[in-house]
Amino acid sequence: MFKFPSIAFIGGGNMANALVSGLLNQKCPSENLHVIEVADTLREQWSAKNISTSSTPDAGLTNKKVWIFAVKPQQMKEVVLACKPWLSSDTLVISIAAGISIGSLASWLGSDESPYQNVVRCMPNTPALVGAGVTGLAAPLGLSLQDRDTATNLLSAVGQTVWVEDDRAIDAVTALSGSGPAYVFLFIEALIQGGESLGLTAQQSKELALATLAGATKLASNSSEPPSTLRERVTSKGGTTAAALAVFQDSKFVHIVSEAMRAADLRAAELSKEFGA
Ligand SMILES: NC(=O)C1=CN([C@@H]2O[C@H](COP(=O)(O)OP(=O)(O)OC[C@H]3O[C@@H](n4cnc5c(N)ncnc54)[C@H](OP(=O)(O)O)[C@@H]3O)[C@@H](O)[C@H]2O)C=CC1
Ligand SMILES: O=C(O)[C@@H]1CCC=N1
Repeated sequence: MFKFPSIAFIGGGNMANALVSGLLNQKCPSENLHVIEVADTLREQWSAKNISTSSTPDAGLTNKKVWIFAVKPQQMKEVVLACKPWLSSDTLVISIAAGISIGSLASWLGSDESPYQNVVRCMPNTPALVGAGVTGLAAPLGLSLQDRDTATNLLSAVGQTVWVEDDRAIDAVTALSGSGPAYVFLFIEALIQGGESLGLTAQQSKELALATLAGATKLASNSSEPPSTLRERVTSKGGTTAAALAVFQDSKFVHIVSEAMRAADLRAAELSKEFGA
């Protein structure tokens, strides 16, 4: 069985909250966890959950085997450099920051000549809060198998994990599953509004919309057939679905989704340039 290491979270906001909830659900002892967070109100919330917390890194944290950086990309360099004195040469560093490359992390934690190797860059998503997240992970070639397994086990506490080759692939993961929940929520909002405009109540619309998404997702997951076949099966000739899909097609729905993802991917690359090494 996986033995949970001692972990320091740097940044105790939304995503740290999701990850810690998942770890606790998987029976990670709360004594193994520590959260460094600047905001007083958030630190109070962590204390209320029996998680030790502090506002800055200090010598008391040198025994933490894994450090998970969960601050905004804009804050990463400063925060990583502030934590560096307290890391050991074998500390596993995991970053969830959008756009911050493995190369940046490795050179901040080591040097340009001797980049730090025990780094995992990953991209979880907010359904982690309910144990239904998915996380893409990437690492330098020098990462040990043991550290790779540790990262997989930790992120598995909040959902599925998918290893990808490199930074560019993590930017693509960010554009798909990292930001993806927001696209889905927007679609849910649109379905609810559409239902209301056709005379359903808000409650009826919400129930129908959520059950439709959950049902269609389950069907697509359990089916050996591609989503396109499942779509065709809903679409009776000359029927209601065909009428609706024609509107989607006229409005270039697939193109819009693809362009939106391209914008997210591009933004990740910009963040890398703006806030990376
Ligand atoms: N939200 C999402 O869906 C996802 C986010 N991410 C990534 O996760 C990271 C965190 O995102 P999220 O949790 O949403 O952000 P939040 O803003 O909710 O959390 C970050 C927290 O870190 C605090 N902080 C800032 N500086 C420090 C510091 N020096 N030491 C300790 N704490 C500090 C922030 O305080 P303050 O606000 O006062 O600065 C804030 O409370 C980002 O890099 C994002 O790209 C990854 C996947 C999904
Ligand atoms: O919007 C963002 O930048 C972060 C990364 C993925 C989801 N939220």
